[in-house]
Amino acid sequence: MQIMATPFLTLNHIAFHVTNGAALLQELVNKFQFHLFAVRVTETTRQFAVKKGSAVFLVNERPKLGVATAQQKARQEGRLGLIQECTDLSCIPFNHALPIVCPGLDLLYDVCTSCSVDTASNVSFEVEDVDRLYRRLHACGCQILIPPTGVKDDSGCVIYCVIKSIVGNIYHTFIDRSRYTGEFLPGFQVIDSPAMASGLAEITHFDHVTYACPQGSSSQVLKWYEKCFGFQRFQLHQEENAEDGYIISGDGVGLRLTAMQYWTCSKVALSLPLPRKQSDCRFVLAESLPGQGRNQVDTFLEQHGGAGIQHVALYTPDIIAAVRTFCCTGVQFVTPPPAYYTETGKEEEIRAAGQDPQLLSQLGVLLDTDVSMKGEGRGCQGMVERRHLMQIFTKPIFSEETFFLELIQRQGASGFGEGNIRALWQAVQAFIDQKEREQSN
Ligand SMILES: O=C(O)Cc1cc(O)ccc1O
Ligand SMILES: [Fe+2]
Repeated sequence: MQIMATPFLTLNHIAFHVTNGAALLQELVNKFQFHLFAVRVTETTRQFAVKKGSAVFLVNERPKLGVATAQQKARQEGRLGLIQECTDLSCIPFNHALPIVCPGLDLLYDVCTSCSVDTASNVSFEVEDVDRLYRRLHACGCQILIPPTGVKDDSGCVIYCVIKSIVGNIYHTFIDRSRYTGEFLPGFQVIDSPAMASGLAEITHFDHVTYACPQGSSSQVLKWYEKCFGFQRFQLHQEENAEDGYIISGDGVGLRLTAMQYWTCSKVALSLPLPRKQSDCRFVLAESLPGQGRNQVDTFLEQHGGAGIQHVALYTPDIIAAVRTFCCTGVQFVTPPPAYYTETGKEEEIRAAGQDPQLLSQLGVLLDTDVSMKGEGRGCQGMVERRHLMQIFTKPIFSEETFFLELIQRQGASGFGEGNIRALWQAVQAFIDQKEREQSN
């Protein structure tokens, strides 16, 4: 059997499909302080690109029903591809020099999914050779939604293709941008919105993306990503088992986590281990364990209409400053169980990490410690090494109990800690249970 080369991937953006693009845009810009930098508005489609550090979200607005029909009609009449001038830009929350002129009518770099609820559904990568990857994916039996397609504007051209993953409504767009000098992608108008003062709530990159998966599906998903994109298994915790993943159960928690990561050019060229680059984002598969009652993973699957992206973790070098800022801008976070901060040894653990236990508890930020032996077996005396990890989850971003964001700050720890996973699970569960109680009253 021919061994296929691993494609070199870099994360480009994560895309949403929503009914009201302006509402999500406002949330990302006004609350999370993302910077709106590129827009594409046609008669039928609105696409907004926002960024903070290297984390880029693309907000795709689902065409309204009547508009979708107009689009079909335009296609039949051969009008698609005409230049459309767009004047209705009231959705963009800034003053800027427009009008924008957008080629074509259709959504670019993505496909309209059948998913009827708001969703984050596309993880898009930059690749070196879309055509070669396309042939490889085709040979692997992948469902190709858009074969290699070129788009150009004054700053050059890109080639992209879109494929469907085997997980729910998750798609991947692969883009070769090597012949493009513009800020984002052809077809988008780069806009000059006032740069937000990002100082206090710095986000540098996407740390990980977590998929909510049906029970028993994780190993198949992992195999698919290994086979198609050369992803590698990544160990989240020392106690993780190669077969079963990392299982956290008891005290109302019933979760199985498995993680995977992709290869970037530098890792392949120099061979691992290398420090993580800011573009290296990991993927976590979360499934519930059998035999438990209602739980957040199954609630996601129900309300989302199947598997999908449950959350995206944004990396911040200063989680305290970020949470303080985001609380003022109106971001809502789930509340950890109060007992978390009073557990035996927690206060000392927080102090040993150089943090203030009272402040962490006030803000609802969780801190875990990864303890390992350093230098053992190399002729020198073993030394205990403590690495820390701080996390917090937002409440769901849409009206369903589905997608949310996470803030994460790592101080040496590269995986996840059990204490945090339990507390995060319990915090999300308490929020869902409370909401359900309110709705049934
Ligand atoms: O953070 C993660 O990626 C995994 C995760 C998922 C979940 O539903 C609850 C807690 C948790 O840590
Ligand atoms: Fe997470």
